[in-house]
Amino acid sequence: MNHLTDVADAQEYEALLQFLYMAPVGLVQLAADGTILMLNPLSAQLLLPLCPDGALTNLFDALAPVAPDLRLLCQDFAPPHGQICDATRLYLRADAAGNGPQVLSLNMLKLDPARLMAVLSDITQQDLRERQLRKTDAWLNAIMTNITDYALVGLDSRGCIDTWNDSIGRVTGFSAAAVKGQPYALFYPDGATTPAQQLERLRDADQNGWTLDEGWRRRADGSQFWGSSLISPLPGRIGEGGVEEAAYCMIIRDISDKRDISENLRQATYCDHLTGLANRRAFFEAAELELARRQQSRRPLALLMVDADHFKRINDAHGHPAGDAVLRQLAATMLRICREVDVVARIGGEEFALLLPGVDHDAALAVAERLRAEVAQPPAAEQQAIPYTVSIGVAAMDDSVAGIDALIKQADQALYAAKRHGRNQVVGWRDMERP
Ligand SMILES: Nc1nc2c(ncn2[C@@H]2O[C@H](COP(=O)(O)OP(=O)(O)OP(=O)(O)O)[C@@H](O)[C@H]2O)c(=O)[nH]1
Repeated sequence: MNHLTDVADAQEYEALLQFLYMAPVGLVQLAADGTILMLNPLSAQLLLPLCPDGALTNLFDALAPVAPDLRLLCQDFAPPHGQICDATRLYLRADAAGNGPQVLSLNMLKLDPARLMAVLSDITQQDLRERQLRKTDAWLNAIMTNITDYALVGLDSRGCIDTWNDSIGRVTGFSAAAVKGQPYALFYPDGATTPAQQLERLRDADQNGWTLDEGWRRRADGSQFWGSSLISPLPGRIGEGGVEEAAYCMIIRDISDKRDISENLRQATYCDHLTGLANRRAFFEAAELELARRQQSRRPLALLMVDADHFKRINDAHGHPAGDAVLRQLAATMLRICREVDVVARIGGEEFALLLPGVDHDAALAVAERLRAEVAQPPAAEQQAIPYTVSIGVAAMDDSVAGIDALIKQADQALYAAKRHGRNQVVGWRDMERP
């Protein structure tokens, strides 16, 4: 019987040794005075930097340089057993090359009045990450409290503002109560962006890691500044019902200065000098961008080609400068009728193109008709000396249209039909008679 008990004890002891050997933490069993009774290989490895001569007989002595109070702490621990300390950090001296463990976590347990157990783990990397995070936090805090031209905005998965900080107040003048829960379009002038575009930008940020746009931004008092808005996704977080929700960080920057410098260059590259509208190049770049967006969202897109009627006669009758004034006035009328998101461009002498995102063929016909009517019979405030009319061709993007050139061709055909049928009218490519 005794023999059997001995065998069981031996097996249990063997299992304990196995466990000590395999344990992913350093385990040291010691007497109440610190004498080491048993330790596993990992603890020997972790404690090595503290015992350059390799002598490891007393844990309190070994840890004295980094935990001078440990001996006292253990001696003063009155209960017969229990936890003496939990996750105490021990900062070891790293060797010159910075190799080996540099930060240990120590848990000290009292097993009984005569025996203690130390549990050691190498938390060098964790400590490093925590210090980096604290540093980043300090940087961010410094940035957020000192910058005057950046607003840092937290957005939820729908693009609504869910955090407010001082920088938002400083840059935009909005209070927390005014912004929380509002779509981020709050910072854009009325009509400068649509809900569909806002969602598209979030998807863009999801796919590409970030998305950036420049344009007019709005302050709480209604004044505007030229700003850039960068949106980038934040790591997922758990929302209601345990569902992972997307969230975004938006950085609005007041770049009025930068705009002043680059505006001349931009004007020269993208603006039509006579009317101030987008030029041909700007139109094609914007159109390609809109087509790429449409590929993702399948939202409608319409094009109006607008041409002044018998414009040569105006030039001939009133002179070239008067003709120029008519073109400028036509540009102003188009801008008045269009939304901020529309692209209004002069793509030829007296030929203009209007790209209307989110607008289908029927709605585009209505916009075109309104423009035609306002040119033919301007409101009293817009009356001008030389009466004139325009013809307009309308086309809308669908899956049968190969690209922007094909769309322009359709709108052009509709425009020529309008000219053929007597001018001062609107023709939609979808409705026109084709051979
Ligand atoms: N004043 C002015 N005229 C321009 C400008 N660019 C082109 N034109 C004139 O626009 C006129 C266009 O004439 P046409 O292409 O024959 O067309 P139209 O007289 O408008 O006749 P329809 O388009 O058939 O109704 C020409 O006389 C050009 O000189 C410009 O920047 N300023």
